[in-house]
Amino acid sequence: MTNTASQSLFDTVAFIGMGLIGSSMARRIKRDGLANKITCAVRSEKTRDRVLELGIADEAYCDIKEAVGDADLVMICAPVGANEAIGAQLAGALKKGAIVSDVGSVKQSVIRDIAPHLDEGVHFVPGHPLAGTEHSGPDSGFPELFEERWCILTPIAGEPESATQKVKALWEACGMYVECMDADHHDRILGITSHLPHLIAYTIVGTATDLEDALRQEVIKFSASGFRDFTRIAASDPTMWRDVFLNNREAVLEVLGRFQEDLMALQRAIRWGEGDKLFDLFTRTREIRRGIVDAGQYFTNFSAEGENRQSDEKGKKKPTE
Ligand SMILES: NC(=O)c1ccc[n+]([C@@H]2O[C@H](COP(=O)([O-])OP(=O)(O)OC[C@H]3O[C@@H](n4cnc5c(N)ncnc54)[C@H](O)[C@@H]3O)[C@@H](O)[C@H]2O)c1
Ligand SMILES: O=C(O)C(=O)C[C@]1(C(=O)O)C=C[C@@H](O)C=C1
Repeated sequence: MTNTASQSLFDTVAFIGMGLIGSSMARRIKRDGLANKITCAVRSEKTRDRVLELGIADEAYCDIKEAVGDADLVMICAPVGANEAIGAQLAGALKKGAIVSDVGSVKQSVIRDIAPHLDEGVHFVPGHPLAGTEHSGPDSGFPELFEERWCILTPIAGEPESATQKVKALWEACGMYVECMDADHHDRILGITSHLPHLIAYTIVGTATDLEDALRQEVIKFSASGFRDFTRIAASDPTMWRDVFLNNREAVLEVLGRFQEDLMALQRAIRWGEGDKLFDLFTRTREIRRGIVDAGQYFTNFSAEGENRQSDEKGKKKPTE
């Protein structure tokens, strides 16, 4: 989806956290004129100066209350473990009618940590753009990050539909397809599609680096695309991922249990030379990948450095639901 609109959807958007996701969104908003003003709260003077130098915010503060006072939309773009402290800063700081949203990779914990702090008349629309890279910080963002990817919103019962629609319109203007679901459903799905793969990548690369020195050097030297792909994922931000696992504990532990059972079954098949079992599984998984590709879903390829984004399919169309 290529956004051609250059219509302002909000007057002032305030970001809390200007890393990969916050700065990508800010760049997109600036590029396409989706808001009249961008403010942000960052933690250090160094980052504040950098954000202003990059021109991705009109005003930058080290104090959350200062950044959000005039905002029509507040986008929380910090690691989910910071939400409780951020929520406390939002209490009494927002104008009536303001919308608070977020981009956190876990949704039940975000609702738990933010919602109790918000004043009456402030609306909360939790969200999660399913797009990212292994890079972090304000320099790593780019405005095309969200193009043709899914964004999940997990609206809260009792909040006005109009608030959800406004946040939806912003993500669509950023190039995303938007779907709404319950927060616990989101956390279970992402536990499988995103959190487990990251845990596996961290484990594999950890296992390889625990090898004795000589072997480790050779693993690094001769790593071909399979291992290299895992190292990209395993280079993802440690704070962000620590917080994801601690805040989606139940869903991750459940899927991890199933994964361990399946891994044991494979281990057994290898030990007993049960080639048919291995062949059948690998055939099934290949079909799944092909089915997704045929349905027009997207896989985003990154270079070894994770910088070049391109779809490995031609003739893009909207993913089927
Ligand atoms: N990286 C991804 O692939 C990805 C994709 C989708 C969603 N997310 C989610 O987006 C959020 C941000 O991730 P990111 O990749 O942009 O991370 P990042 O590390 O690039 O940026 C996070 C920013 O938050 C700031 N921050 C940290 N603690 C803070 C606090 N207590 N108060 C204010 N600011 C604070 C950091 O200084 C940094 O600027 C996370 O919740 C993550 O789960 C990440
Ligand atoms: O491509 C990557 O680097 C990502 O890991 C992006 C990814 C994912 O798992 O797909 C990571 C975490 C997010 O919450 C959403 C997207």
